[in-house]
Amino acid sequence: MPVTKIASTTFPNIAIVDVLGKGKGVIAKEDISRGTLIVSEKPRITLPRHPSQSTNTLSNLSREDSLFLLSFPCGPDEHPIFGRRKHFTPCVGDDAVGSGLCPTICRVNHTCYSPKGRPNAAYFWNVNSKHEELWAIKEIQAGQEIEVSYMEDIENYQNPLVLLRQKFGFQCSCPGCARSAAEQTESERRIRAYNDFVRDLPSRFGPESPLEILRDIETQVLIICEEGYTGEVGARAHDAFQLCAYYGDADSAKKWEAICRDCHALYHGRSESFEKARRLAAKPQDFRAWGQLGRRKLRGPSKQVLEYCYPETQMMTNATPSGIGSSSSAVALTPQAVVEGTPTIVAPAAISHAISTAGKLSKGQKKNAKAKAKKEAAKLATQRD
Ligand SMILES: C[S@@+](CC[C@H](N)C(=O)[O-])C[C@H]1O[C@@H](n2cnc3c(N)ncnc32)[C@H](O)[C@@H]1O
Repeated sequence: MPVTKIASTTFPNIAIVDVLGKGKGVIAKEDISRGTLIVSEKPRITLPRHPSQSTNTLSNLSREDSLFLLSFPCGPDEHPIFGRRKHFTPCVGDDAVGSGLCPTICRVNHTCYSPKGRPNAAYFWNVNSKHEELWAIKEIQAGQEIEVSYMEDIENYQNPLVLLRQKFGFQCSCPGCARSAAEQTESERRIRAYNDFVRDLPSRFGPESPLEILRDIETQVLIICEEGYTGEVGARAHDAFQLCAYYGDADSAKKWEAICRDCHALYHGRSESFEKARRLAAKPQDFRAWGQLGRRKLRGPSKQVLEYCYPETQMMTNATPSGIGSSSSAVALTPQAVVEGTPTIVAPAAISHAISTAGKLSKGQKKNAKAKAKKEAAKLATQRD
């Protein structure tokens, strides 16, 4: 990634730089662990949700705000002000604010979800603090560009090149878009099948064998992770939790919901959804339809799914999740052992490593490793508070 000029930002571990072919972009100045909150900032300009009101806001910007807006790219055929509306990030889940233009986060460039080019960060609008947040969803190495997907919604999987040109006015050249037409068609087929699976899933609860449904959930989780949509894991783990809860299997339900909880932690820290999942993982009997389909022993996530969700860190060990592509495809979550009983959020690389190697240790060593990891995680949680 050829970089030229460096501009200032108030966040010490990143820099805004000129990136060849993309305008400005954001790079890591130091290694950043998965689950790190990289940036939390108030938008400098916010737009109301309603289009006519947002047009009004844009027409009445102060001189400073206009200059700030004009520092973002715009095509020659686009309106110099309204054409730059695309750079505002949507404040998802907020009825009061529609979208915001942030000094640092809005400099982050796009890469598509794909088996080859995956975002290493994700946006999150924190409704409580009214701050836009940028979370590291993968290990990021010093010097690496920080990239998100502008098309988070998995429904937008078709023709990313056309969509990005229409919505954001650029020709995406990420490794995913550079794949052959045959590879892209195969990915589309798999993602379409996944979307169909998700759509039909609720109607299968009850009429079909729950163990078969769990097997299908696992198959689909692995496929969709291979396609780069690692953010889907939490939602599917929650589906599996619900199924186990319908059958009153507390043990399995807990294990599935722990994955869901850890996904929330990875993508947006200790948010409301994280708390909800944490409570359900601790006490699945609180699920609204607990035991409604009878009592049946099902099962928690398979070893393969767990290895995918809790990999050894890429930077420390370069581990490859068993049989499913390269290590860069791994979803990194907080190891279960670390979070059990604590309201903690993310474990740093060292903790993941300590836990993942615990299987090779004696009983006493395992106990010590867990205690140490728990202590470090609690310390982290306090720091974040
Ligand atoms: C939210 S802004 C990101 C910051 C922007 N690069 C800048 O110079 O301020 C989005 C714009 O960045 C550029 N961009 C983002 N991702 C890109 C990519 N993968 N390839 C080329 N241009 C990209 C496009 O001009 C896009 O409309």
